[in-house]
Amino acid sequence: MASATAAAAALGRIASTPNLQAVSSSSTSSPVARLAIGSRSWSASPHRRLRSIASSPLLEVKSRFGLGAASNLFASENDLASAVAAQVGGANNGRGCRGVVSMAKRSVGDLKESDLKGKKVFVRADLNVPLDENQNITDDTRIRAAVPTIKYLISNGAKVILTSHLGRPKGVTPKYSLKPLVPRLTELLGVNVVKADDCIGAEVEKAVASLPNGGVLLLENVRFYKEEEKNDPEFAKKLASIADLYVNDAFGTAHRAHASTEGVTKYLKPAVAGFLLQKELDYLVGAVSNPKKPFAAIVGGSKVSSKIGVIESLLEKVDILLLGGGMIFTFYKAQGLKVGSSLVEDDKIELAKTLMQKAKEKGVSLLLPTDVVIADKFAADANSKVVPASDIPDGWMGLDIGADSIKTFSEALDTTKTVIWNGPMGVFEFDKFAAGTESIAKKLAELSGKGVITIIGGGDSVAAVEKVGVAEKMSHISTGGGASLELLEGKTLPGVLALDEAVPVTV
Ligand SMILES: Nc1ncnc2c1ncn2[C@@H]1O[C@H](COP(=O)(O)OP(=O)(O)OP(=O)(O)O)[C@@H](O)[C@H]1O
Ligand SMILES: O=C(O)[C@H](O)COP(=O)(O)O
Repeated sequence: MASATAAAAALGRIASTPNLQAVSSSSTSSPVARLAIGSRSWSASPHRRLRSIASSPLLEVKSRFGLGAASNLFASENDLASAVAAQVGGANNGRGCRGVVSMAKRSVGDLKESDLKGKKVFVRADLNVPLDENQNITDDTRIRAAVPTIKYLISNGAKVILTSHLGRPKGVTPKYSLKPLVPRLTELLGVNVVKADDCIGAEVEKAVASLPNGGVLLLENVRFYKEEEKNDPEFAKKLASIADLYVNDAFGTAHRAHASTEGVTKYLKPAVAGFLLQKELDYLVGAVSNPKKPFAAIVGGSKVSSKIGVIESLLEKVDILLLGGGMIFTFYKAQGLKVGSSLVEDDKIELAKTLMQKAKEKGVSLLLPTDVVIADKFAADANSKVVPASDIPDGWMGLDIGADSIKTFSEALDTTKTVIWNGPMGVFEFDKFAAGTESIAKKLAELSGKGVITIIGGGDSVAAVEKVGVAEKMSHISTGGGASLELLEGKTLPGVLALDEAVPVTV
């Protein structure tokens, strides 16, 4: 939770940055960052230069990182810079200022009181938080992360119509109602959040009509309508009909082309990015595309198959790749080692070989754990012991990386300036097999304190970092699971592409 507070504070500062879209007209020989930006977002550009690169999915932008208090982003040409770069000098979160890059999307920070006062703003957030069996929120990170944008809007006199999904309901499902979120939202925002029982229709229209300036209306789970996930244009039109403009701050859902993330942008203008969305892009696209080197990635989790895209994409960028989690056994088997009853994807053995070969060709130092903690069953109370990776007996399964591997990984990480982590090193849900994951979390916290940029890519690694209590030390903790993976794979996110382009400002 402390991490979310820090993030919120940082975002709050971004919110108060007077000119988020200011760009430098200087040129520099700094390294080149590659921002994945789809052609669609460029097609309406007034700049001839931009139109000429519209067909390229990748746009090169020169940038530099971590250069102290006034880290800037410089583009190779002034007109290009005007459209794609953002200087976010106020984004110092107290752990050392980091240079950040924004996709060329218009920001909510561009909208001033004159644009917002009395306006009905449709805000899509990702409030998909975990609830226990008693409907208590067990992790409010995503709610906290949505606060800076909403606060900015209400402090500028807007009427906020807040929308989200929760879970994957099939039709109206009471346990997926957004109602349990109201008290926490009210507390965090400091205004009385009103809840509607639907997300479209007469009742919602009435609630919107009685919303005061600075008021917040939370709509019911937008996925109670199947039309949401189908991106049904009529449904999107209905959602849009109650508002004047659109803010997308739902980074966690930006990889979904749904009615409330993509469809509504066709009917609401301006359609701009919220502060959370921007910050996620700044780190996951900016810092990863143009890292301070040496740059290391730690990839874990259960399966190779779910991380192929990420590993392939990161192999193009990193100097060091550390692998852990259940996927390592497929790599061991590819090397001809015995893996006992460990998790293996036999159909990915050839792929593992290819990835190891590719790492070699690219000069990437790919490190696999040299020892593993094995168990006689997949259970919290299993018998366990540590063995060399080459010596896993039959009937035993590897559930964590061993102490030697932790040491080797830590030493490799000591040489880095940027680290991105996605996926746990072992079955950290069982205490007996949590040491690898927790040691990596602590190591990254220590490195953050020494100025290394540390980015945690969402999902279980975030849970591990929270569990160890070091979340607030990290440079960036993503609120997106699937969305952060897709970004790391170099994919473009439909929820981002659909937003208005940044308005060029030359300084
Ligand atoms: N050696 C192992 N054997 C089996 N399962 C493992 C092993 N190591 C880690 N896991 C499991 O992998 C799971 C996480 O894998 P996953 O691929 O979902 O990672 P993630 O990317 O962090 O999660 P998400 O997809 O939610 O972002 C954890 O539940 C963990 O218990
Ligand atoms: O939790 C998430 O990753 C997001 O809220 C998206 O949810 P989804 O995978 O159900 O679309």
